[in-house]
This record gives sequence, structure tokens and C-alpha cells, in this order.
Amino acid sequence: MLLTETILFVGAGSMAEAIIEGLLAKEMIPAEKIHIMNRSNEERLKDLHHRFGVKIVEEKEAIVDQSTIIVLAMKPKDVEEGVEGIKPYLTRNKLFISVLAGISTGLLEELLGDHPVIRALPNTSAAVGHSATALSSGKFANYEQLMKTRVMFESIGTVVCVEEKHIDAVTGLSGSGPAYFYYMVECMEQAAAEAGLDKTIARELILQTITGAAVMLKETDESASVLREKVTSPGGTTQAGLKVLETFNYQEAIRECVLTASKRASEIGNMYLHRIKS
Ligand SMILES: NC(=O)C1=CN([C@@H]2O[C@H](COP(=O)(O)OP(=O)(O)OC[C@H]3O[C@@H](n4cnc5c(N)ncnc54)[C@H](OP(=O)(O)O)[C@@H]3O)[C@@H](O)[C@H]2O)C=CC1
Ligand SMILES: O=C(O)[C@@H]1CCC=N1
Repeated sequence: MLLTETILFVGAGSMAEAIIEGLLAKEMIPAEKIHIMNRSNEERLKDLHHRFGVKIVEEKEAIVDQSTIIVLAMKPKDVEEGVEGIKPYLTRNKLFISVLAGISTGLLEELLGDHPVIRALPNTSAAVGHSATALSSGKFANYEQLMKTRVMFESIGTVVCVEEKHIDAVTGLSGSGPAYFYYMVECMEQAAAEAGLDKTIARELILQTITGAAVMLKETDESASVLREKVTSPGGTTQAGLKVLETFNYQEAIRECVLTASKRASEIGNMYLHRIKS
């Protein structure tokens, strides 16, 4: 066990689950030192309790008091209510880690009352130890707290530290990123079915193809474009396939996808900033 903390997740949805599953798989912390709460969905809490052994918050005051790390993992629209629910019980020795898209450390510090806040932007691959997480510190968080957060997220994937102004870009790139690849797999599965391939065989081939491509990108020194060229024989099948992607403006579609998702993160931030300030 590498983390000696008691962690409270305020919001026990998809992202909280992925982080919890990853931390427990790496034996970073005993399950009984993780506490979870929701606004109302008790079934969900019971399900996580049964699957992972984590504890459901019964007495909020005592658990908030015991917790040394509080992970804010509700949707951005619920941030005010989520913070208000724990604020009366806060003492000074807490580190807040927020995974909320768009919500700045400044806004969180204002809502929380000047507590140390670190923003973490992971993705759901945390569940299997393969998150790509970016961290950014608020003005009250110190180096030791950043390192503690780094250790926690390094146990469930890779970690980069970025200036907060870049977190929205990270959100559109790697926070949402798994969904772009899942969508591609869905599309490839459909195409494989139309081409007459058995579903199970197609899935195995597609998954190994993505995994192989990712490992090639990681383990060779070659750029993506050089690796692409190595697959593409002049006048061959790949060239014919890629030409169709060009005809359908694939590059533009991916560019717009990532930039629009990033822009949405900053819109979400601005929306709640204005709502909370007004
Ligand atoms: N999913 C992802 O891939 C990623 C998500 N994020 C961020 O993580 C956060 C959570 O996302 P995700 O897990 O997908 O969302 P979910 O909707 O799956 O989970 C949100 C949870 O927050 C709970 N909640 C809502 N209001 C409160 C409250 N007042 N007090 C306590 N808990 C509350 C909800 O409980 P109830 O159902 O009872 O209302 C729900 O279980 C978001 O801010 C998102 O931007 C960041 C990176 C990746
Ligand atoms: O879709 C969302 O808003 C969240 C943030 C990044 C991934 N999921």
C-alpha cells in the first residue's frame, strides 16, 4: 500500500469508478480507506461497495473529517451543490483533487474557501491502469501535495503536469479521447459485418490492430506518418482505403472534434463561473 490517505469521492459515477478500480487493482490503498457518496443514487453506491469493498458514506461529518484527500467527481453542473454538501465539515488539512471538466481551480478555491486544489484530468482507462492524466495545481496547493497526487495517478497510468490554461485542451484530447477510439471501433465492427466477417473474429482482429498500432507508436522511434507510410503500398489496399478517408475530410473531422471538445470544456467553465458569480 503506497497511499496512506483516506480518500472521499464526492460523486461516484464513471470517472470515480475508473479511478477506484485502478487504485485497488494496483493495491495503492485498502478498499476500506475509500469512501463514496452521491447525491441520491444509493443503488450505485451499493453496487460499488459490493464490487470493490469501498465504504458508503453514512455520516458525512465524520468521513469528511477523517478524509485527507477529497476527490470532486460530480458533473460540473453539480459542483456548487456538491461542495456545499461537505463544506460545513471541512477543516484545514484537506487536499482537494478535482476531475471536473472546465471548472477552474480559482472557482473551486472560491467555492471551498481557499483550500488546496489540484485539477486532474484523467480518462476512464484508469480502470485498467492506462489513464493519460494531466495535473495542474491551484494557488494553495504545495509541491508535496502535487507529488502525492502524481503518485496516485501514476499508479493508474501516465501523468503530465501542465499549466492550467492547457487543461481544456487536454480535456478535448485525452479526457474525451477514449470515446473517439471506441467510436472508430464501432464503425470498424459495422464495416467488418458488412464485409461478411464473423463478429467475434472481427472484434479480435480490430482490438489487436489498435493495440499493435499503439505499441508500435510507443516502442519504435517512428512518427505516426512514417508508420502509416510503411503500411501503405503504392496502388495497394491501404492507399485505396485512406483515399476514402481523405474524401470524407477525415483530418478536418478529427481536428474539429478535438478542438470543439476543448472549446466545450472552456464553455462549461465560463457558464458555471458566470452562474456562481451572479
Ligand atoms: N467520464 C469521463 O470519461 C471523464 C469525466 N471527467 C469528469 O468527471 C466528472 C464526473 O464524470 P462522470 O463520472 O462521467 O459522471 P457521472 O454522471 O457518471 O457521475 C457523477 C456522479 O456525481 C454524483 N453527484 C451529483 N451531484 C452530487 C452531489 N451534490 N453530491 C455528491 N455527488 C453528486 C452523481 O450522483 P447521483 O446520480 O446521485 O446524482 C453521480 O454518481 C465530471 O465533472 C467530468 O467532467 C473527467 C475526465 C474523464
Ligand atoms: O464528456 C465529458 O464532459 C467528460 C469530460 C471528459 C470526458 N468526459
